[in-house]
Amino acid sequence: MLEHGMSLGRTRVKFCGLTRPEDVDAAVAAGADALGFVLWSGSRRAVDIERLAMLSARVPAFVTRVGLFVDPDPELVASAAEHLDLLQFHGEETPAFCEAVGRPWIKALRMRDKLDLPQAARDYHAARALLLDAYRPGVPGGTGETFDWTRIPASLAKPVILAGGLTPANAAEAIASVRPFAVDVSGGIEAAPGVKDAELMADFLKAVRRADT
Ligand SMILES: O=C(O)c1ccccc1N[C@@H]1O[C@H](COP(=O)(O)O)[C@@H](O)[C@H]1O
Repeated sequence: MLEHGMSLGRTRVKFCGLTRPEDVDAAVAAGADALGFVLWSGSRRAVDIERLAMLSARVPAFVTRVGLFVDPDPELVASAAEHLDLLQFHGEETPAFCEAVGRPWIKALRMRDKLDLPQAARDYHAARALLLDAYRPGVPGGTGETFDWTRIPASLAKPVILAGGLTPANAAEAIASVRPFAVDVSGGIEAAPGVKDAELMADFLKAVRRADT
């Protein structure tokens, strides 16, 4: 099984918080590997099931459709799941909750001071990857803030998706420092919350490709 620290072909890229069909098209055209849709109503990037269905239908084969949830009602997950390939749990969901859903999932962990990453990797052993995000009390994610990347161990029992405050300007440095399996960005490719900027998306992908070569 792939672990953090193994040699990787290239850094995968997830763009998150898409709400508009033109942004989905631009993200796919730019070369994103995965697109994220926020199904948490507290977000300024939230989409409902109807909008998710419309956006998801535009995504071609081999681009992963990811649904982002924060401590969701299982009924919401069940109704969204038919439009998704992967679930991203971004709240305080337990391993038992994530596993009970019965679909491929990743777990977001906010890098609070006392977080024990090797232990979390053991606890969430059934996750397809761990997504590491900045910690701001009272905010579940999407803060636009970075964290201290040196806190990520060189090897970990799960693939790492690096998130939190990434932009076209710092993506290459982040990749050189962490060598993650993937990077995830939302605010750093936006003109406004939920409104992506095609040029920033293309610039972000270029920065990642540069870092990989
Ligand atoms: O984007 C949101 O509104 C959001 C809300 C609740 C949890 C997570 C959220 N976004 C995710 O947070 C990280 C980092 O985002 P950013 O690049 O710092 O803006 C990323 O996974 C977003 O998808």
